[in-house]
Amino acid sequence: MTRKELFKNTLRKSVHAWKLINELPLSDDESLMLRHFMDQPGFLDLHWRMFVPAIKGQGTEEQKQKWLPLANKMQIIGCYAQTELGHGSNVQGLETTATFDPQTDQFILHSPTQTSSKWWPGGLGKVSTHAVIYARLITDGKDHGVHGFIVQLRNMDDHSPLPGITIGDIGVKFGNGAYNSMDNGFLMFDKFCIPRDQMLMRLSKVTREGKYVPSDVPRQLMYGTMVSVRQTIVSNASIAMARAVCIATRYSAVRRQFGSQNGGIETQVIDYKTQQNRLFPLLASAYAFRFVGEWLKWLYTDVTQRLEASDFATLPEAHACTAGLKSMTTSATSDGIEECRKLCGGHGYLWCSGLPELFAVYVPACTYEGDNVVLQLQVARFLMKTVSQLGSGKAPAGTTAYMGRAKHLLQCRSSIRKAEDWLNPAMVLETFEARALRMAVSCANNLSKFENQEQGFSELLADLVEAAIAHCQLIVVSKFIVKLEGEIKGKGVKNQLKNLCYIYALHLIHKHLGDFLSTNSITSEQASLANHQLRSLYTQVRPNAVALVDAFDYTDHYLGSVLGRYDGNVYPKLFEEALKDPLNDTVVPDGYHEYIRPLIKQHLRSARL
Ligand SMILES: CCCCCCCCCCCCCCCCCC(=O)SCCNC(=O)CCNC(=O)[C@H](O)C(C)(C)COP(=O)(O)OP(=O)(O)OC[C@H]1O[C@@H](n2cnc3c(N)ncnc32)[C@H](O)[C@@H]1OP(=O)(O)O
Ligand SMILES: Cc1cc2nc3c(=O)[nH]c(=O)nc-3n(C[C@H](O)[C@H](O)[C@H](O)COP(=O)(O)OP(=O)(O)OC[C@H]3O[C@@H](n4cnc5c(N)ncnc54)[C@H](O)[C@@H]3O)c2cc1C
Repeated sequence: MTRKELFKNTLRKSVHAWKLINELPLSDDESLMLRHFMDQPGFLDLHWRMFVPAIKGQGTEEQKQKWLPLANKMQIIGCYAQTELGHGSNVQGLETTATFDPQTDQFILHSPTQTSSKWWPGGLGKVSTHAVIYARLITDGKDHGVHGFIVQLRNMDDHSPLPGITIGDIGVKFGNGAYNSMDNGFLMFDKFCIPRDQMLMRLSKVTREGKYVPSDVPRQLMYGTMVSVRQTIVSNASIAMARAVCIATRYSAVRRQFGSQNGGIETQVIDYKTQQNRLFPLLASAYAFRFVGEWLKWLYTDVTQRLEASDFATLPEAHACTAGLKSMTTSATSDGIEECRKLCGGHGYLWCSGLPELFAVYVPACTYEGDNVVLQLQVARFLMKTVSQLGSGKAPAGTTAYMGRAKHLLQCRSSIRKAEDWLNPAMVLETFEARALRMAVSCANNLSKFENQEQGFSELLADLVEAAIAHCQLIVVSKFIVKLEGEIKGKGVKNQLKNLCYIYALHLIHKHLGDFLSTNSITSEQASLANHQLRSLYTQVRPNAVALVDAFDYTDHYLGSVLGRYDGNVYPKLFEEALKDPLNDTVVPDGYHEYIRPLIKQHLRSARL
């Protein structure tokens, strides 16, 4: 499809999905499922995941009563317009202004510079009638920082932009189809007025007289919509990783290369230890991200309930966990999808493998909802704060509770003696805790050598990110172990999940061996025992690998991959796909007479000379 056709077809699908949701009707969870099967980014994502939650989280009761019924029936379509051409990561650096005019009781929205143009919001370019806009609030000449506003963008009769608004699509993005179904847009305001009651005023307010009443709750609650979406992105990472792994595992069982004895059958590539060493940790990650996603959903629900009761104690941890896990799981999944493409050899590069499009549509997850490095630095700040409070009498809780055992974890030596010890959950956990804590404490020690803490933080950014990643990996490993301790139906299933859990943990040790050795969390002998155990786990997973991906229950239609077909009938279907290509409509291609023939003729002429 051309971009226009793709965009229009996504509109068709979205509206059809919305119709089904209402007619059947579907629950919230079922609607989410439908979104996965629709399998294309579109305006519904931003309307439901960001516009509606922003009003719910930041609007007053009156604002909710006015806007939510319209949004819930999709009589208005909204998007989330925060990022600008000049600033995305630095939300406090946004430039759009919302200046209160006491004469008219309105805010005047203005884009003072080119870099202040909104740039990127999905659904903004062509579809949305409304947006939650983030702009600097100015009253009486004073800048109160960034706040949210509900703004109508387009005429409800003919969809034209309202006077004072310039709006459009930002252009083609990475990949052929992929994210191009979405109208990520730009927007400029030229002194555009909105009534005062369209500032989202649950947190802070502007009175009729123009007095600014600051929030008596943490201002970061304004970032609540991002926290909520980051949480869902972790579960989505598992879905995308599982999809790529399903394709690569099934194909690795079909594909044979080398190893024929006396003219016999060749070796299935899944039997090569190198293939297993690349593939099985990704299979384990798909399961691990699913479990940590379930736990994160619980954490998010818990913090939401606490916030409703004005208990803000767990907000910093919820922010650190959603930011860090969003970052870690999306980076691992993007890399994992690309690895699966390579695991499928040359055929993985074909569009019909399903992997190129999956990669193209998935990879912006490393950037949207917070650049992954910027988010890990938020985790690092949280860790440095926690380390600095050790010994102050305030016991670390939740995911940093292990830091409360700092004295032990800083000096303990791993008691792994033989390869099987690596199947002991307590020993594995302690190894990850020791590594994470030692990396965090080392950063804190290095930071303390700087007179200026901010300067020290800038200097140590790379180390801080590594420490944050170590902490996030510990969370994933620990939640996998907790899952295994709970009820899992079927002994066989539990054993398989155990194998995957240890593969997940031991491959991280293998991958980040430098961290584990340099922090003395393990010795080089223990590292080689881990490798030995890993090889043995691969052997145990091998006979069940295909069943473990079948368990994701993805249909062939959803996978969209010739290589990942359930029936394994890959080669005939590759031919079928190839023959469908428009280039194969004719035997002699268009352009032959114009370019190829004259070239060949010229060659023949010079040969004759
Ligand atoms: C196979 C395919 C699968 C199909 C899947 C199908 C479904 C897919 C659906 C997906 C839908 C999603 C689509 C998403 C589209 C993208 C939307 C966007 O990008 S929208 C745009 C997204 N844009 C971004 O993400 C922008 C990223 N940037 C930011 O979030 C901020 O600028 C910042 C956090 C980096 C800094 O903020 P700043 O204000 O400078 O703050 P300071 O650093 O000075 O820290 C001060 C204090 O605040 C604290 N704190 C901070 N944040 C939070 C929080 N959230 N909460 C609580 N606390 C927080 C912090 O800890 C510190 O505490 P303390 O030390 O004082 O105790
Ligand atoms: C597909 C897609 C959809 C999007 N949808 C929306 C949407 O609906 N609404 C919306 O408002 N926005 C949206 N965005 C914008 C997105 O949220 C931002 O692009 C994202 O937050 C990153 O910000 P940035 O582009 O400013 O990156 P930058 O901050 O410019 O990042 C560039 C580089 O600088 C590095 N960097 C930046 N700051 C630091 C630092 N402090 N320390 C160390 N390194 C740093 C980053 O790691 C990165 O390598 C979307 C983006 C994409 C790609």
